[in-house]
Amino acid sequence: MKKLKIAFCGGGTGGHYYPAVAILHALSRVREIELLYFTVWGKIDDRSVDRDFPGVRKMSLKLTGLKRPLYSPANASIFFSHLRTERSVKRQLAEFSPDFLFSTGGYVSYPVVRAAKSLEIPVYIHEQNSIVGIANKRLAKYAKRFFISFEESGRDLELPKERIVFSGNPVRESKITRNEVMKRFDLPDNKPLIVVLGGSLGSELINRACEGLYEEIQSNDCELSFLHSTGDESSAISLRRFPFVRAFSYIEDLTDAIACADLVVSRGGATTIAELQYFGRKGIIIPWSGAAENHQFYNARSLERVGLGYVILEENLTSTALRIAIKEMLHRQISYKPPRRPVEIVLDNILREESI
Ligand SMILES: CC(=O)N[C@H]1[C@@H](OP(=O)(O)OP(=O)(O)OC[C@H]2O[C@@H](n3ccc(=O)[nH]c3=O)[C@H](O)[C@@H]2O)O[C@H](CO)[C@@H](O)[C@@H]1O
Repeated sequence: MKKLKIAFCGGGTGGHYYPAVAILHALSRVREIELLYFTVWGKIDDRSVDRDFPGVRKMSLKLTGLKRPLYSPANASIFFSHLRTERSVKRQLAEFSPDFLFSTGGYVSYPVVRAAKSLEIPVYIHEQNSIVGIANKRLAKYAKRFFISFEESGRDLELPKERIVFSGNPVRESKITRNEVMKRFDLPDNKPLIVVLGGSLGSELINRACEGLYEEIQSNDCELSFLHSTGDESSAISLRRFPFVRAFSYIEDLTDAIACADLVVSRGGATTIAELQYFGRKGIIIPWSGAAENHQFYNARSLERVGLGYVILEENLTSTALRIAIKEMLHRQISYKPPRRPVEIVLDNILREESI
């Protein structure tokens, strides 16, 4: 079978990068691939892509996202830097000549998708959130297929129906068992495991509320174990004083722990929500109110609708609110059927469409 040459972009945060990782891992299990990845300089995709895909050809782009409100004067220079970037991306793409470009969004996607389109390279786009982001909305017209993670997101797009595919959000597979996870983090395997995170960047608000909760819990007879990703080293060091908490500034392959957690406490980032749905795990979600068009709130509500979610708004987040939610969620019985594998839907569509 022919070796595939593919270009990818999508990053700046884990929420954009990890769906790309899930698709690429699945694709490389069935086909030999040669990969060109456009990363955001210094961000998670830029730091991780060499480790995740040895031999990748990486092009780091020095970019910033547009400021809100969009008419802010600072956006003029950002706009021109995107145009300059688009020219250099075009040279790279022309030389590499991929079979297709896949974008999982974030501001890096704007110059990359436009450059690909101008070279008539087939473009595929994936949107993780329930509300389609501004870059993806503008780029949608260039996409041969536009994959969405929530059925209702199709309403935001002015595209013929056949170009919109409801796939769900591709999730990285978990590679180890619960016992191995408990061993890896030196946690007792006879207590419920609660995983705490604040998206890929951490959340000070969640860290503070959890610290209050940990203080209230009697450390000696605590019947729970917590694995906490804080987003910064000093919070992690401070939380390590609690014997029932394992705290780290960042945890690679967190899906291994999410897949076997009894409960997850998190922001409403689309990719964490997708991981909870995929593995059928319950979550207490505190949506970040600063997210564009409040999309984290709508992501969180979708988890609540299938019975897996308990939403606490930022203004109501206290250690007491958390304690009540944890008690309720640990006891909640749910019958839930995980969705069909999103990654397969994405790959089936592309491979069929490109006949490759
Ligand atoms: C601040 C910001 O721009 N947030 C956006 C970003 O979310 P952000 O990247 O913050 O959060 P998401 O929940 O979407 O994704 C986080 C990902 O990081 C992983 N993880 C996290 C912590 C850790 O220690 N290890 C680890 O592997 C999680 O398992 C998950 O795969 O992209 C999402 C998807 O477009 C959006 O919904 C969010 O609004």
